[in-house]
Amino acid sequence: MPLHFLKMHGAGNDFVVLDARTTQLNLSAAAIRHIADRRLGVGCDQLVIIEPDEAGADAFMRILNADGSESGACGNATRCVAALLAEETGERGVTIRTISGLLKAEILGPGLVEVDMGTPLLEWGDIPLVGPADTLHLQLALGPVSDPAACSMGNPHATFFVDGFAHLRIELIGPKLETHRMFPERANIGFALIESPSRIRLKVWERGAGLTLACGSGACAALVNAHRRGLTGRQATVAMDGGELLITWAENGHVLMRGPAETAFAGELPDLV
Ligand SMILES: N[C@@H](CCC[C@H](N)C(=O)O)C(=O)O
Repeated sequence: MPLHFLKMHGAGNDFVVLDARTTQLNLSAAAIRHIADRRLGVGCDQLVIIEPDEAGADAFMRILNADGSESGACGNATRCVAALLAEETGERGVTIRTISGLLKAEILGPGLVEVDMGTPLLEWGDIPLVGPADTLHLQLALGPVSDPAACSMGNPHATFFVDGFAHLRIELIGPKLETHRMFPERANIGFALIESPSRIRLKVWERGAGLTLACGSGACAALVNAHRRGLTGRQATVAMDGGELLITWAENGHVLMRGPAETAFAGELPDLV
């Protein structure tokens, strides 16, 4: 049976979205990699599967990286799925469960969504790191980058603060940092340039997907880590190659992420399962 899909993106971070609320889907890692392949398949950074949620959220969202691995968080996909679910229910508020927990989203206008990404985890064991460490200053250096800060936004992130991007060969250092022994579950690696206390330029080498045009959880991690270092206030615009997100680390500890959610096209996959 061909499988209906939507191609969506949030600030250029792109997704193949499948609806498995009425039919169960068991995609192998090889099938996920094939769908995500930009030459042989549809092409995407993540494959997102909407599943029923037994515990009362509007839906469960499964997040699968282009390499077939699973993640607990994807900020940009959460906005996309929230926009889809809100269209169905006609409600502004949407709740979505992931393997990392429950997220609340609110539709602010056409194609504009805010998600409460929950509270960042700052302890080494929660990120996780390989052993006890100061998560504000990791003893990690590679080529021109050093001294990142780490946190979990439901998935592991390390943020390096940089002076510019011209001298960075992210395609070379990204995979080495992602798979560094310090990160037993690998990590998403952000490179953040602080332009002002309320503006960050960010590039993210994503775990399981490589260099993407934007990373929502990476933008949240960059703001959290920048604020912990005293480099920004609690709110900043995070500008990435594919677009901008407004990130707020609220006084109650929750991180709010506001940004676009768009549908590019719809299509059908041949039977790959
Ligand atoms: N694109 C995402 C993050 C997707 C998952 C990540 N690559 C991981 O493995 O944790 C976002 O917008 O947050």
